This record gives sequence, structure tokens and C-alpha cells, in this order.
Amino acid sequence: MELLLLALSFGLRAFVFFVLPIVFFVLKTRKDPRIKKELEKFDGPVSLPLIGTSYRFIGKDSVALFNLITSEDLKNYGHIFRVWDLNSARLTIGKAKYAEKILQGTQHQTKSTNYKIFDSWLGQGLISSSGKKWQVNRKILAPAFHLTILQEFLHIINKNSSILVGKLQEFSDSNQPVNLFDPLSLCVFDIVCESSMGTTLNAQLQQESIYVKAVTELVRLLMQRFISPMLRNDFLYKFSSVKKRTEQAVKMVDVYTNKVIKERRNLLKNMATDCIKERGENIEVKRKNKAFIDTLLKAQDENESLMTDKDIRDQVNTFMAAGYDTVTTACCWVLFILGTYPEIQNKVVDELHQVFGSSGRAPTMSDLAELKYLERCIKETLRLYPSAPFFERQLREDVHFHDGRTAPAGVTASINLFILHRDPENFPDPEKFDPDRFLPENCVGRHPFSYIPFSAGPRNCIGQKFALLEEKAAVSTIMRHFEVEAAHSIDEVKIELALVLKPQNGLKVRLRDRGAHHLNLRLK
Ligand code: HEM
Repeated sequence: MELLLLALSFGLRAFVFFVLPIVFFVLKTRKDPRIKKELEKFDGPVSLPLIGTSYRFIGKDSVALFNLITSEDLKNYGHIFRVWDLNSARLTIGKAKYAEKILQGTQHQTKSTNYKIFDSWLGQGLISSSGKKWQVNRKILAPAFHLTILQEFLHIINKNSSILVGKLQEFSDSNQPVNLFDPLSLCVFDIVCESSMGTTLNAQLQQESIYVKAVTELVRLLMQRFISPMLRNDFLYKFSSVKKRTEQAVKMVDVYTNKVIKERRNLLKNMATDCIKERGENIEVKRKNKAFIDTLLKAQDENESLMTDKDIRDQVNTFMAAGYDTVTTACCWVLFILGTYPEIQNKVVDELHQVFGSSGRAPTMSDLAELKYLERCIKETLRLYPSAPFFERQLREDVHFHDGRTAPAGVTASINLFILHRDPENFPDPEKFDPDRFLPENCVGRHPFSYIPFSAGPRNCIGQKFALLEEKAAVSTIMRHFEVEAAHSIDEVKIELALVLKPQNGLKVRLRDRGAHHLNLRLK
């Protein structure tokens, strides 16, 4: 009898600890038969039971992973293909006509579940939110990003570009190669911080601040989670040290942002009172240093339940997250490319001479509008090296493609710009760097979704005009001061799989002073 009880108890334990988890795992990783049927019409790597195509990630470092999901997959499966992350299906899209179906219109605006990695930092900010919340906030924020408003931020960009030139001078004097990411990231940090929050961090001039350190650490930790299938799993993430460190960094960032919100609110209140005292002068006219946060505080004034302090914090953190690494990356790539092709650099310099002559003045909006060739170089760089190369949507409805195939509801649609921007149908000889592809006459007839570095449709990048303004102003200022020469070949650059298109070992250049300081070109 005792033996029987013992056997039963052992059997029960075996059932609870071994059989049940296996059954649970099998059910959890079962592919949806309808999705499976539709996706069989698309090419893609062999999918194994339970693990899908995740085996492809095993033993690969971030550079190998990047090559796998760009060049190798394109070669093997073409411009649209399916993969299975365990039982969840992803359709990778690298062709304009398919991307258009996903991005245009309002049906497919929900971000994929992968965006939940941003939750602890960005909460319900524009990038990660969906539905009504996103719609309301996008409407509130859109006017703040109009070009007419953005011109008020040019003085912030110019001031910080000028500090950057001073910092780069050291490398020019010593003829030492500089990894562009180091100085550029601090400059862009200062610009985004001042224009988003109205505070000057002086990251370029001071020792590293706690805030800069925390944001940089957050970006690094998010990337670590983004590329690791293990860490993307909520359950496993819970027990990881990455989660603990992320929480610590988020806490530090939140303390800073909360303080800024409080101070800014008080400042605006005091200004309003001063203005009323001084014969009811219009506060908009009086205020010199505007910031994106002001739009949010104004919305809060009008309807506190619509815009809580947490909402403001989420949006401000989103501007930092979306605007810092992307613009840094874009500026570094364009400078490196100009350093790689001296004949193209010479054309940029000729244009700068035409617009500025030997004047040392800071660029104005109309100067920047005249820099057409530089703009084409920036655009062509974003084609070949888009700062944000991958973004995703969770399909809630079926998408019927022109070729009769369907991307079924429940699938993640992943737009892969590295492939899409290299489609020879729209960009013949796609690997060639040719700014003249963006001459107006050469754009005629090109598919409208063939070039989308800022995404497209209702969820496109709200900061794109600001980003291009920053890029043009900062890059033109650097080029007016220094001749740039790439310190290594572009073929040696190894790109990692990450949130932005960052090379593993940075982008190094040598700088030679153009003699600008003799012409008093240091911008004040
Ligand atoms: C070269 C620089 C930049 C590039 C290439 C870029 C690219 C993009 C892309 C591709 C998206 C769509 C992402 C997705 O669907 O998941 C996006 C969204 C966004 N970007 Fe940018 N971005 C840049 C700079 C900026 C800047 C400077 C800001 C703000 C200061 C900004 C703010 C945003 C926001 C808030 C969104 C979410 C928009 C929404 O969903 O409504 N970006 N960006």
C-alpha cells in the first residue's frame, strides 16, 4: 500500500513538474494554423517545431545578426519573407509597394509587442503608445514641430555646434583620428535637452552629468534587451540583472525630468504674472527660450486630466530617446561619407563658399535652405545608412497585397529600410553613393514609399524637420571649419544589430583646420 502511495505521489510530482510544463510550452508555442497557412505563401528560412526560426540567432554576435537579417536574408529570400520567433510570426518587408500597404492609412498603426521594451522609460509616449492616447497626443504636439516654430531653436543648434567645433579643434591640432560618435553625441544631447526641456545640460563642457550617464546607460541596456531573444521574454527578463539596472537608470532619469517639469511650470507661471504686471504683454512674444515641453504644459493648463505630469514626462523622455541617438548617428555617417569621397566633399565646400563667402556668421534658416547639395548628401546618406533601420507594426486586420498574398491579422510587419532603400528597381546601382539621385528631376516616377528614413503615413517621425535642421546646421558648421578625411575604409565598417545603425567600432576621421579661425569663423 505504502509503495503504491509512493508511486502515486511520484507520478503526480512528475506530472506537475515535467509533463505539465511541457504541455504548457507546446501549447504556448503552437503556431496559429490560419497564420501558418497564409505565411507558407512567403519564402523564408526553415521553421522548426517549437522554436520556429529562432535557431538562426544562436551563437551569432550582433554584427553577424545584422548581416543575417539584411544582406543574407535578402540574397536568400528576396524583398519580403517570413520568420517565426518561437510561435509568433514576423513578415519582413523591404519593398516599397508592400510597405505602402502597411504604413499608409489609419488601420495598421499599432506598434508591435517588441516596443514594450521601452515601457519602463517611455511609458505612453508617442513612440510606444497606440490608439486614442497616441492620437490625442500627436494632435497636441504636431504644431510644435512646424518649421516656423522650429526656427526658434536654431540658435540652440548653432550655439552647441560652435562648442563642438571648439572641441574638434583639439583633434585637428593633434592630427589624431577621432571617433565622431564621442563628440557628436554630447553635442546632440545638449541640443535635444535644451529644445525639449528648456534646460542647458552642458554635456559638452562639463564632466558627465548623472542624467547623461543614466540616459546613455538606458539606451545601452535597451539595445542589449532588443537583440537578445532571451531578454525579450518577459519571464526571463524579470530575473535578469539588465532589468535591475534598467530600473535604476529609469529612476535617475525620472528624478531629473520631474524636477525639470516642476521648474519649467513655475518659470512659465512667473513669466505670465510678470507679463500681466507689465501691461498684459503677450507671453508668447516675451518668452525667448521656448521648448517642446511648453506645448505639453499648455495642454495641461487647458485640461489636466488629458495631460498628467506622467504624460509630460513620458513625452519628454520620448524626445530624448528618439532624438538623440538618431541624429548623432545621421551626422556621423554623413561626415564619414564626405571624408570618404573628397570630390563630393569639395562640392559641399563650394556650395558653403557660395552661401557664406568668408563670413563667420552662424547659419540662418535662409542660408540652410540654400544648401541644396548638402541636403542631397544628407538624404543619400540616410538612404544607405538610415539611423532607424527597422520599425514594426502589429497587424490587427488582414492586409491584402497586390500579388494576391495576404499578411494575416496577428502577424508583426517589420519594415527593413536597409533592404528597402537598396531596391535596384528604385535606386539603380544601389550601393553607389550618389547625392544626385535626389535631384528633383531624378525623383520623378520613383515610388513614394521607396525612400522612407523617417517612416511614412500617420505615424511618421514627428521630429523629421527638426532632425534635418540639426543635421544641416551642425554638419555645415563643421565643414566650414574642417576638412574631413576618413581614417579607415568604409568596407571595414561593421554594423551591429541595434536600435540605431551604429558601427561596432565607430566612425573615425581626421580633421584639418581650413584656417577658419583666421577668418574669425568661431561662431558666437
Ligand atoms: C535623423 C534623425 C531621425 C530619424 C532617422 C528618425 C526616424 C524615425 C522613424 C523611422 C520613426 C518611426 C518609428 C516607428 O514607427 O517605430 C520615428 C518616429 C518618431 N520620431 Fe524620429 N527620427 C529622427 C529624429 C527625431 C527627432 C530629432 C525627434 C524629436 C525631437 C524624433 C521624434 C520621433 C517621435 C516622437 C516618433 C514617434 C512618432 C509617432 O509615432 O507618432 N525623431 N522617427
